[in-house]
Amino acid sequence: MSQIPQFLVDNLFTTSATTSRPHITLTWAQSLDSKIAGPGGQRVILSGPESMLMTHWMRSMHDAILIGVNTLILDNPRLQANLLPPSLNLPPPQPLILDPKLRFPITSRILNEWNTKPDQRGKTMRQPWIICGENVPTERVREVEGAGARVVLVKLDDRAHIPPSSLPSILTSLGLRSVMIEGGSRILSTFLHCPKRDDGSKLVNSVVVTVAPMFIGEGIGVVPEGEDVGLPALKTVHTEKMGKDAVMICAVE
Ligand SMILES: NC(=O)c1ccc[n+]([C@@H]2O[C@H](COP(=O)([O-])OP(=O)(O)OC[C@H]3O[C@@H](n4cnc5c(N)ncnc54)[C@H](O)[C@@H]3O)[C@@H](O)[C@H]2O)c1
Ligand SMILES: Nc1nc(=O)c(N)c(NC[C@H](O)[C@H](O)[C@H](O)COP(=O)(O)O)[nH]1
Repeated sequence: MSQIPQFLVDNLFTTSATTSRPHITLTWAQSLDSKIAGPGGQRVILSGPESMLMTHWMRSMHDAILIGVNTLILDNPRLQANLLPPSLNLPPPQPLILDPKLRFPITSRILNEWNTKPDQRGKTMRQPWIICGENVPTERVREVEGAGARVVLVKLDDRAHIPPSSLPSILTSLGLRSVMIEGGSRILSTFLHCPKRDDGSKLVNSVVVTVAPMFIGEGIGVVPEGEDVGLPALKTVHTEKMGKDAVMICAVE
């Protein structure tokens, strides 16, 4: 697959085509028993080579990739589109971490690679941007910025979370027109449970799910236990078989 999958081109951004508001895609890979990771959050490779490559194409189609700080801590991901041919010179997506208390480990791979591969800056990677609460102590902000990341301070909600409804305006203020939210479970849950943006429009434009034909058993669910009520209705826009996996693109009703 040396070219962007046509079904993504045809179906991903159609759900926001008539608006200039930032496009929000929620995406994850799950087992048949609706798990996204193993016991204790252990990473499980669910996607086969074809759907993993598709995920990297999807990363390159968005201005930014967003994850929660637990996923950063547990998976230590790279958040790049490194499976795509470098000869395409595609602009790398902007990594965003939702991290209310600024727990961001300065030893993380995304920051280490940013610091140790200056020749790749802007080519395959961008500086990690960490979105945290405006009440985080200044010394801690200085420490993380001194280590090389950018810290963006925002107002938290009454649960001390970054309010999902305010993400679009945060994106706009950062010059980002689209985001692919990759998880984990808590982040997926709060975005699925929040129907509207601060301006009253629909929050999530597309949901893209890779379903792998396997069972995990004990593990981390798509949403945390007890949060599987009040989830929105989805409408299937497209289903594609990719290797052993099925990929569904849905719109939130
Ligand atoms: N299979 C997949 O596609 C996939 C993708 C990503 C992560 N994962 C798995 O998910 C697990 C981590 O999930 P998790 O739920 O523990 O953590 P998470 O990655 O969802 O991060 C949760 C943290 O994000 C912060 N946060 C900021 N704003 C928030 C908001 N509005 N709502 C909720 N939290 C907010 C809080 O500090 C919270 O503790 C890991 O095991 C990882 O392997 C799987
Ligand atoms: N599409 C997908 N299939 C999987 O089987 C799986 N486990 C994840 N999990 C997403 C999670 O965010 C991981 O942390 C990144 O997939 C790490 O990959 P990178 O180093 O960023 O390329 N995502």
